[in-house]
Amino acid sequence: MRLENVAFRYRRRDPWVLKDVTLSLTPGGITEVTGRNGAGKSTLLRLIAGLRHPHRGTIEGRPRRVGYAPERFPVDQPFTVGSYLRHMAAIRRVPSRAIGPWAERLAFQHLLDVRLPELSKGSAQKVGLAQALLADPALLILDEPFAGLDATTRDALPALITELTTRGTTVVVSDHQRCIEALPDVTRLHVADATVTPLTPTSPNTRVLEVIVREDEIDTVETKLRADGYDVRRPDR
Ligand SMILES: Nc1ncnc2c1ncn2[C@@H]1O[C@H](COP(=O)(O)OP(=O)(O)OP(=O)(O)O)[C@@H](O)[C@H]1O
Repeated sequence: MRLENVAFRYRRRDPWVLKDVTLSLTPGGITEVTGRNGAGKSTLLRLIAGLRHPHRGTIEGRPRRVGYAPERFPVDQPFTVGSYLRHMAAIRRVPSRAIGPWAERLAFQHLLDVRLPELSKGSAQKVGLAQALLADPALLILDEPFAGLDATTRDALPALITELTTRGTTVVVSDHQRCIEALPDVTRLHVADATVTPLTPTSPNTRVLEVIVREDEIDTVETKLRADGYDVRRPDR
C-alpha cells in the first residue's frame, strides 16, 4: 500500500495537518507511528484506514479487509457488547461465532451482556480491538491500542500483533507507551510539522543523545520525552 504526495486538512481554511506525505507500507510488516500530541498521527491512521480521504495525492493498494481500532472507542451507543459485536460481524459478513474466541483472548467474555456506556475505559478499548480483529483484516490499524489496558492484556498484545503479521497482516500502530518497542523489525514513522519521516537509528538526520536521570525520575522523563515525539530507548529493557 502506498501514499503518494498526500495532503489533508479537516476544513478548507485550516492549516494542513499533513502535506506531501509519501510512504509505503510493507505487506506483513509492523509500522509504528510516533509524534507529539496533535502532530497528526490519528489523522494519518484514518487516511490509511480509508476513513478520511486526502485532499491531494493518492492512496493506492489498500487491502479490502481493513480493521481499525480508534484511540477512543465510541461507547455512546445503546447496545450491549455482544449485540454490538454481532452487528459488526454481520456488517463484515463474519459468522458471530468469531466473537467468542476474541472475547476470551482479550479477557472480556464476562462483559458480553454489559451495555457499552457502562464499560470501563480499558474494557471499551478491548471491545474496540475485538471489532477491528473480527474480520481477519489484511490491514490492521491500531490507534493507541495499549491505553487503559490491564497489564495482562497489554503484555499479550505485542505477541498477538506478531502472530497476525506472520499470517501476512500489515499492522500500523500509534503507540505513545511504546509497548511494541521490543518487537523486531518495526518500521518507525515520525509525524511532525505536517510531514512524515521514516525514523531509524541510522537516519542521517538523527543523532543519539544520552541523558542521565535519577532512578526515581526515569519513568517521568521517559514519558515526557515520548510525549514530545522523541524516540527513547532504555538500555535496561
Ligand atoms: N475531527 C477533527 N476536526 C478538526 N480538526 C481535527 C479533527 N481531528 C483532529 N484535528 C486536528 O488535527 C490535528 C492533528 O490531530 P491528530 O488527532 O491527528 O493528532 P495526534 O498526533 O493523533 O494527537 P494525539 O497524540 O494527541 O492523539 C490537531 O491540530 C487536531 O486538533
